[in-house]
Amino acid sequence: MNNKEKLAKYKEKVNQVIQKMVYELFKHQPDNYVDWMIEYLQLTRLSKHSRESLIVEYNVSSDEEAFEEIDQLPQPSGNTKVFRSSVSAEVFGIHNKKENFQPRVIQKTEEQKKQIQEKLMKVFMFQALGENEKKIVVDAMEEKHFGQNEWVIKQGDDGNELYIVFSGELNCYRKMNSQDTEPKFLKEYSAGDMFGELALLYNAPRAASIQAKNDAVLFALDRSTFNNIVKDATIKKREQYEEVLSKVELLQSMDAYEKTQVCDGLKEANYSAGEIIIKEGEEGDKFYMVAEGNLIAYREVDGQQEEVLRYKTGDYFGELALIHKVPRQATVKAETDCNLVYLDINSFIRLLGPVANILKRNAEAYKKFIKN
Ligand SMILES: Nc1ncnc2c1ncn2[C@@H]1O[C@@H]2COP(=O)(O)O[C@H]2[C@H]1O
Repeated sequence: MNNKEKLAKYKEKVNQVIQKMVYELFKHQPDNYVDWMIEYLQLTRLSKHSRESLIVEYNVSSDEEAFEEIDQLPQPSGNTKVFRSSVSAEVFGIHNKKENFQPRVIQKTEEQKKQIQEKLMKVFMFQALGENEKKIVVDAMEEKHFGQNEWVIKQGDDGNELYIVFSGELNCYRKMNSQDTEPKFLKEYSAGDMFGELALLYNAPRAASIQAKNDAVLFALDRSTFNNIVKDATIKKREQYEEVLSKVELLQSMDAYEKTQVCDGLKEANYSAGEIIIKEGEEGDKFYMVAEGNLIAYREVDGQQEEVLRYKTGDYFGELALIHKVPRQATVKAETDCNLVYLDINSFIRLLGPVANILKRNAEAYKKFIKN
């Protein structure tokens, strides 16, 4: 490569970085933009997640689209506050420093601790914690009460806590883009649900608003404990499975947030070529997606194995038994070494609600396989 070509290559690379930085700069509109840019460049390693939160915020699906939207963004004014982050410190990780971590301990009765622990174990993020880590999290939780119609979280605000619902119901609303005057209702939360994690995970402003429908009791976990105990593992898991899920066509109608919830609930299983994953006639309690590999489904017909389907990367199987509450309708065997991810039945029901109709419609296609 001659010098001219080298220069062109560098220009191209630098332009990409600068374009992204200018977009972020426009979004955050810091007072001291030089300091902000220095910090941005130092921390571009974190930018995957910053960009992810940006995508959630503007509801666009890729960086390219985000850049196209620059022209359409509202001009800076007071009323854009909802869609702006407050200060660069919040965005670029100053809150994430791990040194000198002193977990807070909020006094509780043994009964309270037990109740928090029970709820905690329903939240995917906390399920893999060791006993000691669980104890730290339970100790750090603070009970908070909200009256009917009271706002727990307001979209656009800074956030320093996530919440687990102990009792009561809450509604989640979100302005999908900056032009919206009215927020859209997204979902209801009840006992055992968790919300408010995004601001802590991605150091972003609150992405939605949450209001108590009736009197609600919540347990709040502070940013520092979250950062030290749960954050890294959660980000790693989301990063690891994001790509796998992007290949599963079934999930493409889910929004970005719903997919992150699926990531949190996934478990991984590896099989060698020839191994059986599910057996015809057995009870089913898992739904599988193929991260990598090829598999064959076959049925026993008059003592002979009859091939019914083949699966490859991005395909899924195991849903029939869960949807129709029938025994496994076929045996599925790994044809090559396989890397699978799966949801257990409870997670399947909880998380795949948004694609239930697609699952059912697709399942119709092989209704002929279902006995009885
Ligand atoms: N579609 C969604 N996009 C963003 N946040 C959502 C969505 N649905 C639920 N939420 C929750 O609403 C919370 C608002 O505060 P956070 O942004 O900290 O975390 C957010 C999520 O826990």
